[in-house]
Formats: sequence, structure tokens, C-alpha cells
Amino acid sequence: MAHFNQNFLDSIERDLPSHLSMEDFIAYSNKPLRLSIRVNTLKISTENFIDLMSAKGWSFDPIPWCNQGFWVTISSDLQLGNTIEHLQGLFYIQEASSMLPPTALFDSHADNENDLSQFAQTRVLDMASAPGSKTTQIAALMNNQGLLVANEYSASRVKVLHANVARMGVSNCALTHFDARVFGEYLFETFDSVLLDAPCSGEGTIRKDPDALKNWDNNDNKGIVDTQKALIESAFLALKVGGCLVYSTCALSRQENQDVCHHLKTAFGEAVEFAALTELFPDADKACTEEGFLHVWPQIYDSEGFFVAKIRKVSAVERTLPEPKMQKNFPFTAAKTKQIEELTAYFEDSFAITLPTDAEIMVRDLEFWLFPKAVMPLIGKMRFQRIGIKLADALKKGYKVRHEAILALSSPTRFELSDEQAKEFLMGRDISLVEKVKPQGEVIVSYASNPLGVAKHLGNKLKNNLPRDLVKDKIALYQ
Ligand SMILES: C[S@@+](CC[C@H](N)C(=O)[O-])C[C@H]1O[C@@H](n2cnc3c(N)ncnc32)[C@H](O)[C@@H]1O
Repeated sequence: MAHFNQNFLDSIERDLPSHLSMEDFIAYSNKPLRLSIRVNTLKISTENFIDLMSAKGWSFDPIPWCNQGFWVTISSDLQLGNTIEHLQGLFYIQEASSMLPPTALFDSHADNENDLSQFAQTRVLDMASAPGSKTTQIAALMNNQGLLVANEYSASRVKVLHANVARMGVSNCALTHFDARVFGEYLFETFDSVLLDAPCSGEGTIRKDPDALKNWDNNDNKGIVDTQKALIESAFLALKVGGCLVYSTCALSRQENQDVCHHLKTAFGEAVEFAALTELFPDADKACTEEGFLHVWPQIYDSEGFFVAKIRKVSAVERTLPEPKMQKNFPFTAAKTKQIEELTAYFEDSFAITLPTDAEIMVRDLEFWLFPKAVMPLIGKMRFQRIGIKLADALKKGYKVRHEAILALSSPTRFELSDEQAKEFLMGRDISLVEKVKPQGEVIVSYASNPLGVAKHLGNKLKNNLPRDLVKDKIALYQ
């Protein structure tokens, strides 16, 4: 049962549109949330995923605003996060309303969904990214093309963000770790699209956390609102003319939502245009404010509360601070032709993986990395935590492939494991082979034809090469 206090209820009553009732708001806030997931199309098509999981007792109900999103009913009490399919990155457990902002950001591209290279030159900024539900959704919408800069202020949450980006096979991402107020200054008018999924008071999440509003006090929000206003200004400055910004929160009050967008309009005047989201999906108008923002109250679509505004930058604005000096000492250099040839041959011969030619192979000491091309002009303008994916380490003789490369780059060859073998592999154990055969060296091991990682085939067993930090104590198996 959700715990509300009277201050909170009074504030909702003030902001709730007249066609919605307080009774429904309270009733839906007390109802458990429907379980929803998003299929990761970087790894599997939606149709194949539905086939795969229907056979395991799942049923699917499409989410109207996300082609890859589904409410699911599951005929077992398995912990979804411990299933092999989750660890393989085939899906992300994501609340339905949280899928709205990326859909709004890319709605003008929806008609060209099959043009897989339409984002090759596109730069997108996700200013407040962790744990990465929207970052990984955006990367999938971009089909790993172009550049996605994913920023997170909290150091511990950057780690979670990176784990999710790697699990989902994202390769077009550069991670940064800043207070996102800096983007307008460091990367002025650089991005075609910006998502600001802002830190907020989280009132919309009451259905997940009944205690979220126990001690709610309107006055506590002042600091958050100041941060939101500073961040939206920074987002707008970092946006190219003609580009769009999506501002979203899981807060319900006007102050953290509409007022923040109006603040931007006051600050930048005619350069700011609110883009109506009335047509984003059938019935979107039920949640639209007079400005065309989506204000999703829990009872409208039986979801968490959410707010989404789309804002277009229609003309140039003055930059507020001078361009910072370029930073030196970037530790990577471009790989030489011979190095590229050798590494390319290693990936081809060992794993039948063709390294993408629309990315840069970079070297740092003995490490080989694959950087998205679109990041190159930004090098030196700000510090990056991690760019693209690490491909391999050079050894005295040959290379050692990295797990994240195997998860991000597709290969037609694999060593298929059974349910029990896949479980053993993810628990970090070696796998004995019944028949002794000729050793095959490094092999990609897979489950249901989707890669799990790399093992060394020694003839009578598979030696486990799963990175230690990915080893699990528990794996949930469907019987
Ligand atoms: C609503 S959560 C983001 C959720 C994320 N977009 C997702 O979909 O998984 C807001 C995030 O903003 C981060 N944050 C807080 N203050 C920030 C700041 N000044 N700059 C950048 N990020 C900030 C928080 O640590 C938190 O991870």
C-alpha cells in the first residue's frame, strides 16, 4: 500500500487535469506495475525473441509507443534478471513509460526504420544516463551507428551504465562522467539530438516503491528544480540548430516539468519551439498538455507516472562561456595499416568476424579498441571515460579477444551449449566435453544461437574465459 502524505495529495489535486480523478490516481498508485521488457534488436529480432520466449511460457502484449516494448506475463516465478537470455542482453527490463523519451527523440526517423545506416553521421547526447535503459534503447534505435555520448555524474552508477552498455552489445557509445552542466560549454552546438532524462523527485515511481512519497515535501524540490533548469540550458546549448531535445522526468509536479520547459523558453526566446507529441502513438493525446507535452499520469495507460517534452532549436543562440582550451595527452593513437591487417585477419580466422570499416581501430599500449568514427572530431574537447569497445589485447604471439567485442560484433560461427552447459559457463566453470576431439583454440560459445562469451576449446573441455566480474552465483533456468 502506497504511503502518501497530505502535502503530496494537495499538490497532485492542484496539478491533475480536470478530466482525471483523484480516486483513480490513488487506486492506480496502489496497483502493482505490469511487468514490461524491451527486446534488444542489436542482438535479436522482435519476432525471433517472441518465438524463443513464447516456447518458455511468456505471453506478450505490445506497448503502443515502442515497437520493441511489451508487457509480459510469465508462467514461472524465475528471477528475470538471472535468466540466460537477460545475461545475453536479449532484453532489458524497463518500465513501459520509460520507453517514451527515446521514441519521442526519434519519431521523425520511424518511417525509415529499415534504413540501417541513416544514423551513420548522427551525434546524440544522453546527459543523465545510468543505469542505461534509455541509452541502450537509443543505441538500438541507431543500430549502433553514429555516436552516442552517454554521461553520468555518479561514479558508482557509471559502472552500472557500462555493464549494461556492454551486456546489450552497444558499440557506438562514448561514456563520460561529468556534472552535465558542462556540455553546453564543452560541446556547444555539437549534437543532432539530446536526451535529458533529468534527476528528479521520482514521484511517478510510487508503484515500484510505496515508500517513495512517505516524507514528500514540496520545499525539498527547490534544489532539484534549479539543477533541472541548469541542465536543460546546457542541453539546449549543446544542441545543433535544427536539432531536437527531449526533456523527461518521472516527477509529476508542474515545477519539475512544464515550468522547466517554460524556463528554457524564457531564457532563449524564439530559438525554442515546443514540438507537439499529440501524434506520437494512438491515444497520445489523452496525456497531452496544452503545450503538446506528454504528462503521463499512472491511470492513463496503467503505467508509472512520466513527463516527456520535445523541444526544437530553431535558430542559433550565443554561447554563454568561451570555448575551453583543447586537452592534450590523449592516450590512444590510430592503429597502423599492418596492425589493422593483422588484427582483422585474427578476427576473421578465429571467429569469422569482419571488423566494421566505418569505425576507427585505435591502440593504447597493447590494447586494441574500436572507436565510432563520429567521436574523432570531439577528441580533446572533453575527457571520455571509455569510447567504443575494446577488441583485444596483443600477446607476445597473437591476440586475446575481449568479451565485450564478442558480444557486440556478430559472428556466424559458434559452439552451441545446452541449458546446463550455458548455466555452468555463466557461473564461471569449465565445461567437460563428452567426446575428446581435436582442440579448436578460442571459440565463441552460444546458447539458443546467441553468443555467451569466449572459451578455449582444449579437446576434452572448454576452458572458461568469462571475465570474473560477470561470473554469477545463480542462474535461473526454465525447466
Ligand atoms: C532519472 S535518472 C536517469 C535514468 C536513465 N536515463 C535511464 O533511463 O536508465 C537521472 C540520473 O541523473 C544522474 N545525475 C544527477 N545529477 C546529475 C548531473 N548534474 N549531471 C548528470 N547526471 C546527473 C543521477 O545520478 C541519475 O543516474
